[in-house]
Amino acid sequence: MKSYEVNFDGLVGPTHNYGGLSFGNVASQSNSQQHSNPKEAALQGLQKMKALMDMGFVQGVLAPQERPDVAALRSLGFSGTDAQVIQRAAKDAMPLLVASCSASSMWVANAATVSPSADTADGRVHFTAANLNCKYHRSIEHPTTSRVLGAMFADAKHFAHHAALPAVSQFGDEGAANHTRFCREYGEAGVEFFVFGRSAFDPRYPAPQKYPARQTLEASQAVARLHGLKDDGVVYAQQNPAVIDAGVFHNDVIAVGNGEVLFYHEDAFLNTEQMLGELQGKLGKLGGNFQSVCVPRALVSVEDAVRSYLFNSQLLTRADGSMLLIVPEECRANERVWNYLQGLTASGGLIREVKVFDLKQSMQNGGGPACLRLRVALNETELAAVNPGVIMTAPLYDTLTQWVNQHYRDSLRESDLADPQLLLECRTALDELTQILKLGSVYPFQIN
Ligand SMILES: N=C(N)NCCC[C@H](NC(=O)CCC(=O)O)C(=O)O
Repeated sequence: MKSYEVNFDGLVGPTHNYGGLSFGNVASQSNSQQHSNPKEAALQGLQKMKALMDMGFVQGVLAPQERPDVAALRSLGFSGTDAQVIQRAAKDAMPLLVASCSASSMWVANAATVSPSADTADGRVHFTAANLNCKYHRSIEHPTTSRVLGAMFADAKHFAHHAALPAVSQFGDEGAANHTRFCREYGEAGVEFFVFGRSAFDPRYPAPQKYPARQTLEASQAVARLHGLKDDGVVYAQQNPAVIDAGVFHNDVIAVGNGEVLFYHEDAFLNTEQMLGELQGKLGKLGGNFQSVCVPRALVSVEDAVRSYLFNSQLLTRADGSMLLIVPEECRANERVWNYLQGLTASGGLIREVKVFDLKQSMQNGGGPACLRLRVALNETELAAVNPGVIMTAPLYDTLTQWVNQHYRDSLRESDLADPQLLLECRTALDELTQILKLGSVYPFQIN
């Protein structure tokens, strides 16, 4: 049976702003308080989705969340009408209002971890929503994420959904940003590669000193258990704590994998040789031929990797089996990275082509091409069971572009977040969106 890797991209929400909310994420910290352009951000994301669809890839779309999250503010003690809740938060606790307004759900690589049916004990596709426990503004995403994923992948015969792990840092889980899967064909059993930043319960593992390690080993192990993965089909590896301290807050900022290939930076992992051997051995047992492409620090430093987001690229398999790398403009702007990429595609290896996208609005908050997508490997039957409303088509692209142009502002500053009108605009837009994407009622304002 035919199988596909479907990329579901996060649609940027109407409150996209630069809140400086993510300690350890260099771009978020350095662009704090800049004015944002939500309309441009959403259109840049849609253009990437359309381009991938036009190249022949199956592309999906994942809806944004209701922001400001008035219910979250209420749970922190702000009361009154919705407008009063927002105004009281603005007056007494602006950072909490900013956090409750973040459009961070756009980075859907952090929405969930997904295991395809070929890997799981019950033969269903498994999803575990990520608790995103490390940052308050992200920790409030998972209840709506679960409802949206449930509306997209509703058929219990094919899809199994798990609630987020316990909401404590010991089970800090950032979803697919720290998870890659290696396989021969998307529909065949593969090796799931979980990368963690620290262990919560075993002090023998080192940890970063400056910035938080968001993903724990114990969270990754829990997800693998929930999904019913076999030991033979799982490899765990630790991120190099030094690169976390250099701004690599998720593994997808320093490595990306697809098919049988891992593309990674020399400094990305601890115990790299042992890890590569294990990947080779386990994929080999499944009949696969694991290959790795290491980018040496002498050619691209960790700092250049963090600045350009070279590894936050999408590595995609084309119809002829060769691979294509989708990178952000920032890679072209960095001479060393761009030279490296020219050499890579000219070398006659598997990665033959590089395509560049302007995702500046998202990049300024630390979100590149790979952050914006959640990969779901599906066979033909499973793809047919996905809610068709969320699969990108030319008419859907046109409708969503019009929808963005109609509802989104082209400038947003921190002071605008206190405007209760923004909440109404967001709800009006999202109510229409759930009809466009045929999601039913998924937002707090629709179900309470
Ligand atoms: N690498 C992946 N997969 N995802 C990128 C997530 C970026 C996100 N930025 C933010 O949440 C910044 C929000 C702000 O500062 O306004 C984060 O740090 O969690």
